[in-house]
Amino acid sequence: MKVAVIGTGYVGLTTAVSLAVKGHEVLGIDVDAAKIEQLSNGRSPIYEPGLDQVLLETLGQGKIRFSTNLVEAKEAQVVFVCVGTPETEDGEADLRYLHAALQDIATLHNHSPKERTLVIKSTVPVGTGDQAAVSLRHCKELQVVSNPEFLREGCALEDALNPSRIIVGADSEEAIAVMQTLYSGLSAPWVITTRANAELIKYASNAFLAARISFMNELARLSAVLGTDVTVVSHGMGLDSRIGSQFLRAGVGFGGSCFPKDTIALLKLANQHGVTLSLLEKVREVNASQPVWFFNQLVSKIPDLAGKRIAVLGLAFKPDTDDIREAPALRILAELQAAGAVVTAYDPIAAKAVEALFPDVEYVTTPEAAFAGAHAAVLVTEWQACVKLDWKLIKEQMEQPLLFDGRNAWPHDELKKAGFEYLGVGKS
Ligand SMILES: NC(=O)c1ccc[n+]([C@@H]2O[C@H](COP(=O)([O-])OP(=O)(O)OC[C@H]3O[C@@H](n4cnc5c(N)ncnc54)[C@H](O)[C@@H]3O)[C@@H](O)[C@H]2O)c1
Ligand SMILES: O=c1ccn([C@@H]2O[C@H](COP(=O)(O)OP(=O)(O)O[C@H]3O[C@H](CO)[C@@H](O)[C@H](O)[C@H]3O)[C@@H](O)[C@H]2O)c(=O)[nH]1
Repeated sequence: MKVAVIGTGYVGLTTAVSLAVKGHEVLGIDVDAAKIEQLSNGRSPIYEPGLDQVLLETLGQGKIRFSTNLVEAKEAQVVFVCVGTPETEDGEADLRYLHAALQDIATLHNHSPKERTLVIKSTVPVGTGDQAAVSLRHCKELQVVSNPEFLREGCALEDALNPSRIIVGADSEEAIAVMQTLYSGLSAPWVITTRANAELIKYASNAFLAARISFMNELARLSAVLGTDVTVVSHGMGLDSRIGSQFLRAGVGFGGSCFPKDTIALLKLANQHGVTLSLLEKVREVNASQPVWFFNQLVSKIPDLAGKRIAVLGLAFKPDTDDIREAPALRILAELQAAGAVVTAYDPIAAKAVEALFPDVEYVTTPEAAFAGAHAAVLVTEWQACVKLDWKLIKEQMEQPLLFDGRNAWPHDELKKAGFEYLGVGKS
């Protein structure tokens, strides 16, 4: 099919490339001309494993191209909207990019009318798809579908090509048939429902996953006091198939461009309808205090951090991404700086973006270099490069062999045997 994708960020670019892999003819659209030029030259503006190679392949096959001008999409049978829906100052979803994209689609459709399906993939509040259908009702032959995305950064391409489920909110058989043709190469369970249900499935999924993490983070705080090991506890819990083992890892809190903004957007949406989601409020509260709780663990061992050299390993909000949106590392760096620590940080990909926010931190190009002369080291993001280390060499290099494992990812037993003092999150 001929497909246009508006917005070539983490979701849009991944969607565009994976549709091209499945044989569709794809046009990626973005308002950012520099991004479009880079993409047209076969370079991905974001770091996402495997994406560069597939982008080059599909460009080479003539399956994908990029432009700043949606008018070039006049042949498109399907137009995806994948623009950002960030948080407004009030915490609601900011729909201004979505509205601009809808306006562009209306213009395109008026100039080049044809049977066309508009697919909203951006995460949007319940009711947005229905409102779009009403505001675009003058565009005859245009169907509006809600098709939320569940990919994770760091494995976006893999997730897009092997989705856990395909959720389609639509109100016509024709639109459902278009989606079935579009995704015919994908094997996943389908849920065909209303647009509103589809929109709520997206927010509810993220909120539920965030709740599991906050639950485990509070349990880790309890474990720290009881002397129990939260990683063993979560393993034991996860073996119950009713619970499952995923998203039970305690850590320094969830970050990224989705859980933080989607949980507040859901709270705001509920409030607007007179409903208080008190559990979700707590989930966010626990998450906001988790990096501070972790930092206080460090302070309990080094009460005066002024002038102390602290190594920070990992800065991105999770491994295998360059994304630092709402990364817990930013909060930890701020606390360390306020306490007067001398910070040396390492991240394989995200250091440059963090440097713009924290220019006084020293950024090094190998993980080992971060440990040199350190009074303590802190693991914030469990990149393989930050976890698989030569601990013998590191012990020799550190001023004091004190480790704070914010992801319970360093080899606890080995480190203790080697003479390190180790403190994890609910694990000591
Ligand atoms: N990042 C994720 O892992 C993820 C996963 C699932 C869903 N989502 C949702 O998908 C949406 C996009 O997220 P993202 O992380 O890809 O955002 P992003 O910020 O990486 O990308 C958005 C892109 O849209 C472009 N854009 C903005 N307005 C435009 C317009 N009018 N016309 C054309 N391009 C325009 C921007 O220049 C940018 O390149 C959000 O609603 C998000 O909540 C994100
Ligand atoms: O057990 C866990 C799992 C995750 N995290 C943290 O939670 C955050 C989010 O991680 P993850 O969900 O893997 O990354 P995202 O790319 O933000 O993906 C989430 O948000 C996307 C955007 O909505 C959805 O599409 C995905 O399904 C959903 O997993 C990160 O800071 C992780 O470190 C934990 O602390 N403990």
